[in-house]
Formats: sequence, structure tokens, C-alpha cells
Amino acid sequence: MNFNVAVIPGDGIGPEVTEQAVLVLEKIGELYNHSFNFTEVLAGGSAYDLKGTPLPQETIDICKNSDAVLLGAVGGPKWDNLPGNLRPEKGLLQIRKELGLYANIRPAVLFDPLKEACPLKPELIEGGFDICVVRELTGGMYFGEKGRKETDMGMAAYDTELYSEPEVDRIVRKAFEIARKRNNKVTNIDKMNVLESSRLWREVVNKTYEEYSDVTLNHLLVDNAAMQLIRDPKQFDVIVTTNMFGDILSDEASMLTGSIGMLPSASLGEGKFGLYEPIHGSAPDIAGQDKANPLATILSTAMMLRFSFDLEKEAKAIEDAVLKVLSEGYRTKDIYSKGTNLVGLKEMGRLVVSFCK
Ligand SMILES: NC(=O)C1=CN([C@@H]2O[C@H](COP(=O)(O)OP(=O)(O)OC[C@H]3O[C@@H](n4cnc5c(N)ncnc54)[C@H](O)[C@@H]3O)[C@@H](O)[C@H]2O)C=CC1
Ligand SMILES: CC(C)CC(=O)C(=O)O
Ligand SMILES: [Mg+2]
Repeated sequence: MNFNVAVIPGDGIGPEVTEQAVLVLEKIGELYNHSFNFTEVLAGGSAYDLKGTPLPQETIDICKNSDAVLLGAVGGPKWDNLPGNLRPEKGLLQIRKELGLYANIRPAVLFDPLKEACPLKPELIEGGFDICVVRELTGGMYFGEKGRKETDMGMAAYDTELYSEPEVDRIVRKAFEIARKRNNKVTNIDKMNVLESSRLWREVVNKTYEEYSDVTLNHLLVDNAAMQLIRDPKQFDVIVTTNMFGDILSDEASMLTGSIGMLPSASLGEGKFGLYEPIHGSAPDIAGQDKANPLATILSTAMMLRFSFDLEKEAKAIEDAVLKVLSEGYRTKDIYSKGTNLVGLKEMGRLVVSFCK
């Protein structure tokens, strides 16, 4: 089969990790007789430098005409002094919104060979854990009204957390549907003891739940949830939460799997189309040094094959290859521990390609 994939390498380590992910997809194409046509497009800081905007219209058009999008990461100190609407991250928020990708699925799975890279006590992670964070992606604080104003205490700034009932309903439905294909368990995370937006959020969760009473639902306040993730990650299955809380909690959860370099994600809307990206950023501190872990991006391509292209066997082939690389003891620096083999980003990518079958 033929698939058109738009690739947004972005900034920092983005181009390095997407390069390896593309090589893995090409190998899968050869092995399973598929043709992936890649079109590279600009977004983020590199787009600003070349086009004066972090999200050129051409990028939106090409993404809309593709079957799926692969994204590395955007941003970096070079663009830190730009006004908010020209910042690389604004381009990322905009593309998610433009493409209607309101659900960000972030699986935090502990691979067995990485147990020693998990900072928790062995008894807390016995049998591993498999958490699926369902993060609302096109609303909340990152999209609400923001600004600055003079007050009698001097200049002040504000951001607004705003959620409508339909926005909450559709993400919560997504979480319940995902739970039905897993272990029928959802934890809703909000801050309803303080935030009005969270009070509405929780009301909608409970209302929508009336249609999903076969699923077990529980609620946690976000501060408690942040603590519970470390205390007992195995209590979680599907987590549903807001844009900002999901952003923060999934970075936290990633460390339990060994590194932020391990967590893939899928950003989905109503249909089969999706944008696939690692959860990490552009990691300027290690960019261009062949040090970054490409596995999060490579695992994101497995999510693309599964969700957007219905290629389960091929998705599994990538995940099996990643597991084999880890089982054979190869590690990038972020997941390295004594007694394992330290490799660079390119070698890690090459190993995954060589283990795909
Ligand atoms: N999706 C995106 O494009 C995102 C972009 N950003 C942007 O990226 C820039 C840097 O943000 P930070 O807060 O430093 O977060 P970051 O996720 O880029 O890096 C945090 C830490 O994790 C490490 N790290 C990240 N990915 C790694 C990988 N694949 N392998 C090994 N180590 C890895 C980095 O070296 C750094 O020490 C900022 O401009 C930020 O706005 C941040 C998060 C997501
Ligand atoms: C622009 C930011 C919201 C990116 C980010 O941190 C993320 O999506 O994880
Ligand atoms: Mg983030």
C-alpha cells in the first residue's frame, strides 16, 4: 500500500530523531511491501528563520493532504526572545488546532529490560506498568485568552483555562473508548477543589460516564496524582486530563519508564488521520551531538502504523525490534546503566532497523 507522510523535523534534536524514524519506516516498507512517500515541511524555529512564521501555510496544506504527520520537536533558546505569537511552540499549538487533533495519546510503558533505569524500588514496578495518558490537546490554558495589563501593583500577566462542555465530552469519550479496549479503568485528573474550569470538567466526566458505566472511573486531584504516579504507578491504566496537566504528568510518567526519550505519542481527531511525535522537546543541550534517544520517535511511527494505517503487524514489528535492541543491552546515554552498551543516536537507529523483521 502507498502512504503519504508529512515530516516536520523541527528544531534541536528534532531532525536527528525523525531521520532515524524515517529509516525505520523505510525498512518496514521494504519488508512488508508498502511505500511511504515522505514530504519534509517546515515548522517551529527553523520555519521562522526561513519564512518569518513558525507555521507556514504550505506546511498546513501539505499536512492536510497527507495520510499522517511525523514530527520531531520545535523550539530552542535561539527563539526565546520572540513574542509569543512568533515562538516555535506557537507553530506546534497551531498545527494541532488546524488539524483538529484534540486527543493526545501518550503511552507510558515500562519495557522489561529497562527496569534498572526506573528510579523506583523494584517491588513497586514488579510486573511492569502500562499507563495510557489521554491528554486534551487543543483547549485549556495553552489556548485561552492571555495578555498583560497595568495594575496598581505594576505590570501583570494572565492566561486563561477555558473548557467548553463539548470539548470535555469528546476527550472523555475517547478515554472511555480506549479503556474499553484495555482494562476498563479510567482515572480522571483535575483540580476541582480550586478551579471552576475543573469543576465543569468533572461534571462533564460524570455525565459522559453514564454511557460508560461498564468502565471503572475514579477521580484524583492533580497534586495527589503527581504523587501517586511515583508512589504506585501500577494503580493507573487510562488517565484522562487537561492539556496542561497532561503535558506535565506525562513528562513525569516518562521518567518511570527510564527516560523522556522513551515516550511516543499520537495526536488524533475524529478520523484515522494523526500526528505522531515523541513527547520530549528539542533538547538543545544535546542537539547535534548524536546523543539523543530516538526510540520515542521510532515508537511514534509504530503508533502511526497502528492507528492511521491499520498496520498492526508492522507496528508490532517496530515495537519488537525496539524491545530486542533493549534486551540485547544497547542504550543511549539517557537510559544507560552499568553493564549495558552505550551507543549513539545513529547506532541506536541502525540497530532498530537491523532488528526489524
Ligand atoms: N513537542 C515539542 O516540540 C516540545 C518542544 N519543547 C521545546 O523544546 C525546548 C527545550 O525544552 P526543555 O524544557 O529543555 O525540554 P526537552 O524535553 O527538550 O528536554 C528536557 C531534558 O530531557 C532531555 N531529553 C529530551 N529528549 C531527549 C531524548 N530524546 N534523548 C535523551 N534526552 C532527552 C534533554 O536533553 C533535557 O535535558 C523548548 O524550546 C521547549 O519549548 C518542549 C517540549 C515539547
Ligand atoms: C508547545 C508545548 C505545549 C509542547 C509540549 O510541551 C508538549 O506538547 O508536550
Ligand atoms: Mg511537554
